[in-house]
Formats: sequence, C-alpha cells, structure tokens
Amino acid sequence: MEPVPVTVITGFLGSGKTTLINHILTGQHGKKIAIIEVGVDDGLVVETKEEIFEMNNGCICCTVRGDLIRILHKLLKRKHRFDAILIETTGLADPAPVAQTFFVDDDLKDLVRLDAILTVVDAKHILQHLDDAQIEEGAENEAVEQLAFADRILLNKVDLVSQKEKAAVVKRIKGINAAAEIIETVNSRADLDRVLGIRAFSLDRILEEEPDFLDEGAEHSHSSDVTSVGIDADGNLSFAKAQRWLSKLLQDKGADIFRSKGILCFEGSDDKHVFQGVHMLLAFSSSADGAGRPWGPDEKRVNRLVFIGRNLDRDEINASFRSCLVGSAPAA
Ligand SMILES: Nc1nc2c(ncn2[C@@H]2O[C@H](COP(=O)(O)OP(=O)(O)OP(=O)(O)O)[C@@H](O)[C@H]2O)c(=O)[nH]1
Repeated sequence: MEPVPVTVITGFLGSGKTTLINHILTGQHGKKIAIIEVGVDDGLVVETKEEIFEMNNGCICCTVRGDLIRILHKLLKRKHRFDAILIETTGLADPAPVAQTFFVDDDLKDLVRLDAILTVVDAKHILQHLDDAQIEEGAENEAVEQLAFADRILLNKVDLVSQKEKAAVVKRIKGINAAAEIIETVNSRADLDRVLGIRAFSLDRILEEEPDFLDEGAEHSHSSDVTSVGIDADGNLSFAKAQRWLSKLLQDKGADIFRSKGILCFEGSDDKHVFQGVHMLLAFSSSADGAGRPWGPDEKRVNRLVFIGRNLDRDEINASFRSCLVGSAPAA
C-alpha cells in the first residue's frame, strides 16, 4: 500500500498556520485528512468533521518523537484509511524533531512518507523575528530554522505590506533558503495542489543543511526567555473595561507580545467572543457573526486568554485582567 503523505506545517506564532489548516479542511478535495497538533492547543480551530489529536508535553524537541510515533501508529491502525496527515507545530517549534520522526522509527517508514515541510510566514512581522537581537547566545532562532527547513514557503499576509516591503522579505527569505518555492497568500489561501501531495521533502537537502539531522541525541537549546501567560477566569467582563485593558496592554507591550488569543464572556451577551492578536494587530470575532457557537445554557462561562512573548509580568497581567470582571474591585 502507498504510504500516507504527511505535511508538516510550521511558522512563527500568528503567521497563519491554523488559517491554512482551516483552508485545507474546507477545500473541495474529497480527501480524508487527519490533523495532529504538536504543542499547546487553544481550542480555536474551527470545528470540522476531522479529528484533532493534541500533544501537550512541554519541550517539543524532547518529547515529540515518542508522542508522535505513538499517535501516528494509532491513526494508521484505523480501519478507514486517511488520505493525508497534517501536523501543525506551535509557532516556536523547531521542525527538525518532527521531521526526524519519519526517519528514526523503522515501523513508520513504510506506512507514512514526509511529503513536505510547509512554512507559513507573516510578511508583516517576519523581519523583526529574523533580526531578533534578544535571543540568548547559543540558542537557535526558530524563525530562521523554520525557513531553512522549508520545502515550500507560504508568504502570507501580503495584504499588510507594500510591494517594497514584500520584495525585502522575499530577498531575506531567499538568502536563508533559495531552494524553496514561495507562494504569496492572503489568509493562507494557497492553491491546494501546490501545498498537498507535492513530494517536495528531500532528506539530502536537509542533511546538507544539518548534517546531524538523523542523530537523535544532538545538542539543541532554545531561547527560554519566551514565556506564555495564561488566564482562566470565570464570570463576565465589562466590555468597555476589557477593551481598554487589551488595547492598552498591546499598545504598551506589543513589541514583546508575539501572540495573544482568547475567548471572552461579556456581561449581557450570550455570544462567545474570540480575539486574535499578533503583536499590536488585533482581530475580534464572535458567535454573533457565525464564528463558533454561543455559550450553552448549562455551559460554564470562562474567559480563557493566552499571551506569548517576553518580559511578561504574569501577576500584573492577571490582576489587571481580573479588574475588568463585573463586580471586581478596581485595579490598585
Ligand atoms: N491581515 C491578515 N490577517 C491574517 C492573514 N492570515 C491570517 N491572519 C490573521 O492572523 C491571526 C493569526 O492567524 P492563525 O492562523 O491563528 O495563526 P497561527 O500561525 O495558527 O498562530 P499560532 O496559533 O500562534 O501558532 C488571525 O487573526 C488570522 O485571522 C492574512 O493573510 N492577512
């Protein structure tokens, strides 16, 4: 039997990976697709008929292979065969350990094949991440790694940059990876024939790039100063206060906050409100506009937010958020 093609989707936080997955899942291709998410799940993938497998295990490099091998075996044992498997990695993940999985496990080698590593790039913010001067010495810059490993690059969010800015980004990308084809997209809407079943992964090219790629024990280190602050809070928010709080936070700390997202409950509304932030750019949607379902009558209304970045003051962010809840004492 032909091995099932696997596409690994990487890209920095907020670049458009989930948007790409939704685009693929809603496309007219008639394929049965399984999705594996590596990293933190945020519950914000639109609901589909496909199943989503999550892996939530801290340092991805160190745990990914075991988890992934287990999940892939489980998937492949099913009676109904999948036509394709997509693996989405979290924004900061180095794609190497995910790709290695397909070469280190002998049993998997015949059942699946790595079709391509797709890297989604946020045209507006990528240069800032490539030039990140705050990465600790000796640590890898994941934005560079993700480009270097890519077989194909989706240059996404081209609606947010001028022709001149775009040309500068393309030049930088080509300087890191001249081999990968670049597809320009808005909302990750790439022609599916150009991203799935493309047989673009080449082990030889990767070994040229990283000679110890197949060495499972190879040293690696990550910039540990990037952290995430999560908030889980019951109750309803005052719309005006929450809006002021979020705009101020992103205005003051937008350079350091790479990514933010959350589900919010507002006083007087049964709709679920979702926000998605990338640095200072913020987008809102809600079940009132058809995105997701409203809060159910017996469903517990919980605000869930996450901020990923550096120099984040967990206590301060939590306390100031809680002061926006209806009935809370004003922030000190
Ligand atoms: N303007 C603009 N916004 C986009 C585009 N593509 C995606 N977005 C928005 O960017 C935000 C982040 O997109 P996601 O698809 O969630 O990004 P992601 O890479 O999955 O993010 P992580 O979950 O942090 O890894 C969302 O608000 C998207 O609607 C685009 O081409 N242009």
